[in-house]
Amino acid sequence: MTVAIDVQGLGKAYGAKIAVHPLSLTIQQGEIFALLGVNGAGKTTLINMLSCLIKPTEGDAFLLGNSILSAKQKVKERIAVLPQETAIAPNLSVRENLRLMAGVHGFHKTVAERKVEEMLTLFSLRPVEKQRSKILSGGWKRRLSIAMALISEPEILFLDEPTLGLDILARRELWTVIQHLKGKVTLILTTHYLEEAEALAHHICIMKAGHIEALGTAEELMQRTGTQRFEDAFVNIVGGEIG
Ligand SMILES: Nc1ncnc2c1ncn2[C@@H]1O[C@H](COP(=O)(O)OP(=O)(O)OP(=O)(O)O)[C@@H](O)[C@H]1O
Repeated sequence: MTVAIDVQGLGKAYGAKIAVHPLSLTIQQGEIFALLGVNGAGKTTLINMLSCLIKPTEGDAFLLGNSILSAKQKVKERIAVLPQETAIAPNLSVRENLRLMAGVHGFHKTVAERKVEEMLTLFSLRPVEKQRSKILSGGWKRRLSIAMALISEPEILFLDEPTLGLDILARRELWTVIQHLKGKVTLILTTHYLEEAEALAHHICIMKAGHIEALGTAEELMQRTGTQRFEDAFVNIVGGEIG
């Protein structure tokens, strides 16, 4: 197995407030890694540091061997971030949005068209390809934004709460999309839905107050806490507070 992300004593403080205490972990290439925790646990801060959006105050992290401090540009070229707010142009169609994104990444017209076709197929977007994006449902929008994030062929993709606000059917459909990416791209996702982490992730990291409280497979975390259900393991680990 090859390491995709190697976090070494990475921490972030805002003055006296420590958002993330120095922590270390490794994430293997091609795995789905879930970050769980109650509100304010430090998940977004950690993701933002790894994706070079904010600067750490301690430590370093290496993404595909590149430091987020000294090789920021190289890191940025190999990752993509799906923010909670999407980057979809509302008046453009699904196809046009994909084409636009391919243009942003500087692909030549023929390559861009091939990529658009690939994404339409991979994400089963053909039924809605001509629709204006603003009239798409939340689930389709989220699916399109993942396709847009993947058009640059990133090796690491960060998904911050990818299914937030979606109904159960749309969420399940998106799970299928995410499952198809297993092994092809390293995926780091934050979520508040425990069943989502359990269903999708190889490894789950549970954070609390800026610390890693537990890290392992869902099975391991249940075994460790002597529980039968992942939800009980989570409650046991974070001490009864659910965010
Ligand atoms: N710019 C900032 N200035 C000061 N404190 C901050 C700043 N950003 C985050 N924090 C604090 O750092 C802590 C971690 O926040 P973070 O957003 O990373 O948590 P989270 O686990 O992503 O929470 P949520 O699930 O609510 O998104 C919180 O206590 C938050 O108030």
